[in-house]
Amino acid sequence: MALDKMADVSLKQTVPRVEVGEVEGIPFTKQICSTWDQVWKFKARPDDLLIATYTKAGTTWTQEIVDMIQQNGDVEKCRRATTYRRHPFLEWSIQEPPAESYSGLELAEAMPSPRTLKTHLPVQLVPPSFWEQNCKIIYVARNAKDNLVSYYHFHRMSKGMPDPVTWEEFMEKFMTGKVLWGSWYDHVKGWWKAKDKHRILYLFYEDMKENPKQEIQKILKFLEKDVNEEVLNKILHNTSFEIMKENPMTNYTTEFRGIMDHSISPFMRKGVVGDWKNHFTVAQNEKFDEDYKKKMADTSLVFRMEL
Ligand SMILES: Nc1ncnc2c1ncn2[C@@H]1O[C@H](COP(=O)(O)OS(=O)(=O)O)[C@@H](OP(=O)(O)O)[C@H]1O
Repeated sequence: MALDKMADVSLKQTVPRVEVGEVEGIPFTKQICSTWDQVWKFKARPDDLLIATYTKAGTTWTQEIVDMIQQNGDVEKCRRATTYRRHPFLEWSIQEPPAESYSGLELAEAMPSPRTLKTHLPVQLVPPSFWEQNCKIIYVARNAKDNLVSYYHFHRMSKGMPDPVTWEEFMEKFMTGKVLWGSWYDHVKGWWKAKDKHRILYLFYEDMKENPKQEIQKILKFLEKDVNEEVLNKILHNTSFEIMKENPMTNYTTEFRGIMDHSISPFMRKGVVGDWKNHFTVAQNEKFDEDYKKKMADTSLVFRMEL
C-alpha cells in the first residue's frame, strides 16, 4: 500500500488513542506517568532477568528465545500464555475491558521467581533495584531506520500509541525523540555505555537475522544454560519469524483485540532488515543520514542498515 494511503487508514480510526505525558523529560503514556512512582520503587529480585529494548527492536523475538531456553525447548509450555503474560512488561499498564490485570507491575509482583521481565525504559530510568541486585539484562538494539519503520506501523495499528498522523510527521518525531520512550539515539547509546559496568548482554537484531544460531548460543552462555543440538534446532525453528507469526501466543491475535488492529498492520509484520528502503524517499534518507551522523558521533556503536 502506498504510504499516503497508510496514513489515511490510521486517521480513520475512531476509538480514542492513548494520552501522552512525561517522566524526566521523556514522553510516556499518561498511564505510565500515573504509576511512575511504583515503577521506580519496583523491587527486583537477584534472579530476575530483564529483557530491555527500544520498542520494536526485537523484544518479542528475544523473549520467545529466552522462554524456549528456560523451558528446554518445550513448545507447549511456551504456549501456556501470551508473551505479555509470561514476561510482565514492567512499566506498562493499560485499561481495557475485560478488567483483568493488564498492569505489568501487578503481573510481576504476583509471579514466582525466577522471573523474566520486559522493559523499554532508557537506562537512566531503570528502577535502581535492578542495579542493586546485579540482575542479568539482555538488551537488543535494531538499526534506526528499520526500528522507525516498525514503530510507525505499530502506531498505525495500536491504540496504545498516539496517532502517527503521517509517515513524514512521524519520522520527524522519531528524529527529535518526541515519541513514547523518547529518543532512539539516546536509548541505544545509553545502554551501550552501561553494558560494561553491569551484567548486560548487548545484542543486535541484524545479527539475530543473519545468524540466529550464533546469537541464541550467546544467550545460552549468558544465562549459563546448556541445551543439546536437537533442542537448539527446536528453539531455532520455533523462534523463526514464520512460526512466531502463526503462533497466537506471540502474534497477539487472541489478546488486546480492542487495542491492536491487525488488519491495519499485523504485530508480526515483516521481520526483515532493510524494509526502510521501501519507506524512505531519497530526500528523507539524506536528511536522516545527516542528522544521524551528528547524533551518533559520540559513540562507538555501529549498526548495519542492510545485510
Ligand atoms: N522471529 C522474528 N524474526 C524477525 N523479526 C521478528 C521476529 N519476531 C518479531 N519480529 C519483529 O520485531 C518487531 C517487533 O518488535 P518488538 O517485539 O520489539 O515489539 S514491541 O516493542 O515489543 O511491541 C516487528 O518488526 P517489523 O516486522 O519490522 O515491524 C516484528 O515483525
